[in-house]
Amino acid sequence: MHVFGLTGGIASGKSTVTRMLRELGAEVIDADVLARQVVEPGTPGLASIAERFPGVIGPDGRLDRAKLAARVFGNEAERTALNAITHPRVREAFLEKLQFLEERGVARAVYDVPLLIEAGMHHWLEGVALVWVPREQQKARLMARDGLDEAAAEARLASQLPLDDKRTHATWVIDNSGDLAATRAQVETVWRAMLARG
Ligand SMILES: CC(C)(COP(=O)(O)OP(=O)(O)OC[C@H]1O[C@@H](n2cnc3c(N)ncnc32)[C@H](O)[C@@H]1O)[C@@H](O)C(=O)NCCC(=O)NCCS
Ligand SMILES: Nc1ncnc2c1ncn2[C@@H]1O[C@H](COP(=O)(O)OP(=O)(O)OP(=O)(O)O)[C@@H](O)[C@H]1O
Repeated sequence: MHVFGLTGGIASGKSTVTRMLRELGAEVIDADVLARQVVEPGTPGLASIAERFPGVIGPDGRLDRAKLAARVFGNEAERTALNAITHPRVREAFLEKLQFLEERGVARAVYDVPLLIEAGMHHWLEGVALVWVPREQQKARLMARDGLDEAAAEARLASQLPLDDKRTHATWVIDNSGDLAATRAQVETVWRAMLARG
């Protein structure tokens, strides 16, 4: 199985690119989805979070994501503690998903992870596509999409490596600063390159 990476930063356009890749027939595994599954009610992941971060479970027994976000974005120690709970579980869920796909004869998969380069995962993937936008545009899209004020948006951006730094680790850069048609044309080129590699 050939495994490629897809990364970017918050609100840089990974979901938009994922949608386009899926339309082209790619199998995309979304780390944000796995990160939600490992903290569903009744999971050991949620129990660990409840213990380490008292008060973040809502009355319905589900994780109050906004409360936890307020605790971890802007506080590196708290974020490291959360990552230590979630990241090994996300990795395990990813490996399970890969095995599932492999058993079904899927030849290649794309793993969409916002923190792929921060986690050093680019070293063991066959190539990494980075969805890049200028920082000001990233902040503007983030504030518009999530209804965040500037301080909250800055706290999230500061929790990740800047996209300009990530560029140096990417095999392919998808510039998502233009319109969707411009992005789609680049996604088609990258997908063809992935097909050519394996
Ligand atoms: C803190 C939480 C509850 C906030 O939830 P919320 O619904 O507001 O955001 P969501 O999960 O949709 O994430 C949105 C984006 O935030 C960024 N982000 C999320 N977690 C982190 C983190 N630990 N460090 C840096 N950036 C992060 C990513 O770019 C992600 O795409 C949630 O993000 C979480 O549980 N994070 C820990 C798991 C994790 O690291 N996920 C990222 C990929 S594995
Ligand atoms: N080329 C584009 N032109 C205009 N708006 C765009 C473009 N690409 C993405 N957007 C918008 O920017 C926002 C962020 O895009 P998207 O949700 O795809 O990012 P993401 O990287 O998946 O974010 P996250 O990881 O935070 O979920 C969305 O509101 C999306 O509709």
